[in-house]
Amino acid sequence: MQQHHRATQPACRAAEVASRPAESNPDAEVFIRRRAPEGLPDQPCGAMQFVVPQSEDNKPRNILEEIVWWKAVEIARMKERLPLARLMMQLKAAQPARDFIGALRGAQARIGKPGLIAEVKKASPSRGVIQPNFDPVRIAQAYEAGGAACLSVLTDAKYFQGSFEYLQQIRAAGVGTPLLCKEFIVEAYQLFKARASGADAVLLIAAVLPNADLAYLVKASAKCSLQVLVEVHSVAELERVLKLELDPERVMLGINNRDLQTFEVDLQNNQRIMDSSAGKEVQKRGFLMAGESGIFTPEHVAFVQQTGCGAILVGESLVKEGDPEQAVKKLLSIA
Ligand SMILES: O=C(O)c1ccccc1NCC(=O)[C@H](O)[C@H](O)COP(=O)(O)O
Repeated sequence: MQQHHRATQPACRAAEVASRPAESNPDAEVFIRRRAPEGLPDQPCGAMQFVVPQSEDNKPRNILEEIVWWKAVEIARMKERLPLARLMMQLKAAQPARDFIGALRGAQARIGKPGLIAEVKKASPSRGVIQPNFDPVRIAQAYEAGGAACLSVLTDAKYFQGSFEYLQQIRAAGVGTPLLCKEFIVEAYQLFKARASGADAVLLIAAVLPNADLAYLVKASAKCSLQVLVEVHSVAELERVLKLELDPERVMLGINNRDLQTFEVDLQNNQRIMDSSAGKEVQKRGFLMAGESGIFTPEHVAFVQQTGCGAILVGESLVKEGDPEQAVKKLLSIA
């Protein structure tokens, strides 16, 4: 049976604006559409499953859209397993959050190099499986022993083979460095899940979230004691984010040098953004800036540092090494 279907979820105006194709919508703040405009192709109905025919426009245009569209399904399933009321009880019982931004600033002051956020990452859409012998706790302990100031833990299951349980396991094993929940956050439920699992900070991606949503999620993060890393990939995104009243004590900014739509990595992007007037404004306002993705060598670290970044976020080059502790020391040139 064929059936026409429209998205039934109510959407705030910002999300509606964002879901229209950017080329016909000059107001759009983000190019990424948050949901399939005509709804999902698979419509479950009891034991049966109906497949709704799709127009080209109803398919994800890139991996970031694909990931974000899948989040709607994933979050709905999470809520079935753990309703919000129960999650809020877990949240109340969570250990106090640690100072993620403070730890990075402290490390930068101590070692004279950008504070390192080392990423616990098994796989990625661009690289496939990066570390087949993946033990999140062992890797986290090694990163900490090597001198990482903070850790980033991928929690996305489908595209990165991550898990919220890794946050819990790393915390339970006594790792002391603050933890970033590396997730594609589109709803407050995910923030609560991150905090209840032991995260101290969350990632919010400007390419996915228009300013109204960013403002709301930053506020909701503060309510549950989470600090925030707002990630941009372009000068335009940074200019937009700067229109928000963000507190540099609770929010840091990151420049992702990987284009999440094409996977292309370009460290020059870091320089371009930091050299722009928005980049200079960010530094004037006292935000801690992180350079992210494609950092493999001490020379890359030095390059990102001279652009004005006080932190770096590094995954692949550390996690693929058999000895992640040595890999951290080598990257930071610690004897
Ligand atoms: O890494 C990917 O393939 C990817 C694809 C789509 C969305 C996000 C993606 N990565 C997230 C990241 O930005 C990186 O995990 C992080 O910056 C570390 O990058 P790297 O050091 O290059 O592993």
